[in-house]
Amino acid sequence: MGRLENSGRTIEINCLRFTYPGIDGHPPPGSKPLIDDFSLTLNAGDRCLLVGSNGAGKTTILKILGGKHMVEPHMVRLLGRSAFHDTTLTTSGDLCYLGGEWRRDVAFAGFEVPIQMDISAEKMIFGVGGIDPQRRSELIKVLDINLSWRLHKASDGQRRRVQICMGLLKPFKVLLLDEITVDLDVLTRADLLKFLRKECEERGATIIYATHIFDGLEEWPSHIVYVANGKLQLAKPMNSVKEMSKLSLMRTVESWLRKERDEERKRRKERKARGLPEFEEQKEGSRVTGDPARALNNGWAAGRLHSTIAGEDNFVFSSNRVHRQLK
Ligand SMILES: Nc1ncnc2c1ncn2[C@@H]1O[C@H](COP(=O)(O)OP(=O)(O)OP(=O)(O)O)[C@@H](O)[C@H]1O
Repeated sequence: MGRLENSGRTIEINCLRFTYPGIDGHPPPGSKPLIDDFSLTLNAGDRCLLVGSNGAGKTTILKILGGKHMVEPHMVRLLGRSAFHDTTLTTSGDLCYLGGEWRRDVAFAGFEVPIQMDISAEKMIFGVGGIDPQRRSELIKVLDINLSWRLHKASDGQRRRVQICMGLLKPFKVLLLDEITVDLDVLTRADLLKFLRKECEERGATIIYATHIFDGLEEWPSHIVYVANGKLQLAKPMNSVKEMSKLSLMRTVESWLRKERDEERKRRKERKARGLPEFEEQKEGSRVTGDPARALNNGWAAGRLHSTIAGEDNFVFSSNRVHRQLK
């Protein structure tokens, strides 16, 4: 497989701004964008690690890049095209998004198929037409798939391996990975990362990989991007990150997140001392963990409560209202 003809920019994010729609399908008036002023350019061959705390916006960014949320066409260009508007990006296999929903569905070429039925791994994998047999064999080997696995009986990790195999059958140009390796054993994860690295080095593919697991990743990324509260904090080649910090990758990211959390705690304390609600005005979709009664007392849910509230849980706040209880 040759390198991509266009060995230049593959992902261009220009001043991206995004707000999740409220229950009426529109961003609540006056709401702060969840993702704001986010710009990033990646080139063919780049392997970019996307890091940030829970709720920072990583999945949202990957879904926007994967064409799952609409933004203005100039804000996100993949291979020079708009990910949301140009559906051929996904159907051709040039753009591949592997995310969390994959536990339940196989997303292939833009279609999502439930995988609860009694079907063999072989039927799933060989059922996809127009695939290079050599690539298919390599993937089956890399992911150590037993073709006789019945998917409804397979373990989470086995099912995940089949799903990843399906997603990678077509030689993608841009791959978006949202924490898909959690179920994989160490050996499979290591072999998959090696395969993905080869895809970038030999074919000039571009990968963005959002993860909280840094085992075995020390030498994998070419770039690292750190996002906090929907804003870009840092985007650097891995070499520069190594020059900046003598710590391991995990310790480096841990130090960034610790600093972020300490600053946020300080801000909350100051707000409380000034008699303001402990949590800052909630951006549409911000996640708050804790006792909703406390949030209510702090003035958060002044409006109508849409969710059944019970004990400690996560809630999505829309301006001053709790509008959705997260599972
Ligand atoms: N469909 C939705 N509607 C409204 N808000 C949402 C929706 N999905 C996510 N959010 C909110 O957007 C924010 C960013 O979520 P996102 O899933 O992008 O974060 P993340 O960095 O991927 O987090 P994690 O590391 O926990 O996976 C969170 O505050 C979340 O509550």
